[in-house]
Amino acid sequence: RDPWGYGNEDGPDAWHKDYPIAQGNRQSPIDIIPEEAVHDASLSPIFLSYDYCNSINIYNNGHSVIVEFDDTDDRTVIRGGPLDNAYRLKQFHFHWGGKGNHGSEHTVRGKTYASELHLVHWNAAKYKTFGEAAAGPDGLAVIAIFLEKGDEHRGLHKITDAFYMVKFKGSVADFKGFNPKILLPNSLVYWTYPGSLTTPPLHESVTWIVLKEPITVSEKQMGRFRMLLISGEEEDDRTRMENNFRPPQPLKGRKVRASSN
Ligand SMILES: COc1ccc(CNS(=O)(=O)c2ccc(S(N)(=O)=O)s2)cc1
Ligand SMILES: [Zn+2]
Repeated sequence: RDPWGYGNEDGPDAWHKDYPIAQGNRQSPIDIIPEEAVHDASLSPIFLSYDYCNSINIYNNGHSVIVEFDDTDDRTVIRGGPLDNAYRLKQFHFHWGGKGNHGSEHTVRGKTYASELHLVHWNAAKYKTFGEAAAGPDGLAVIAIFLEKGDEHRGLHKITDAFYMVKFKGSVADFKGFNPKILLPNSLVYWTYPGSLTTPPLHESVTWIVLKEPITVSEKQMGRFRMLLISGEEEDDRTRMENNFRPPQPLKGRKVRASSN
């Protein structure tokens, strides 16, 4: 398969050539219009059981920077909300822009944020492996958290301080003991809708849970994201990793539901 990316030739508008599902009926991200979201009182709060959470490593796959977790048991799960059972945390990663306040994938009435954090969970109660879950209609649940430009976020420091170890595509480093609970905003009020992975293979397997309240990130911290490269160490070019976001996709009649707490 042709390598995909976010450039002019290999970017989101070209992905459908290798991944026809890109033009499917439940693609992500979307523009969320709060007034049109259906307020569903039956939507329970989401519960994050992240207490025994332990990160393993941090790596640069040339598209984003990813922190991976041990998902061999149910120690780190989310449940409740739109989910029928517990989903295990597999990894989290980010999408961000260049200068300014664009860079998020989901938008709210057209408003973009400087970055968006995705906490990727899979339905281990129903699927044997992550790969199988990623291809199933109810296989994944991703919590999206907006990062708004503002004061620096103390919880993010540990992550941005580790970026020098994974500057190049394909680099990986130990990153143990990080608990993403410290990246959560005060409120877990959310929007939820059925969607897809926002990068190839674009599987339509994601129940999206988008938190309404953003966390803040400073310009200095965003600068650390933009020192990451999409190029490998052995390559001559040094291309910065930035603007790694897919634009909003057609809603195609989907309902976005809003939680009350
Ligand atoms: C079976 O082969 C596979 C299965 C799954 C993947 C994608 N990898 S992944 O699931 O971590 C994600 C990609 C994009 C994500 S986003 N931005 O929507 O949160 S999550 C690759 C190969
Ligand atoms: Zn993502």
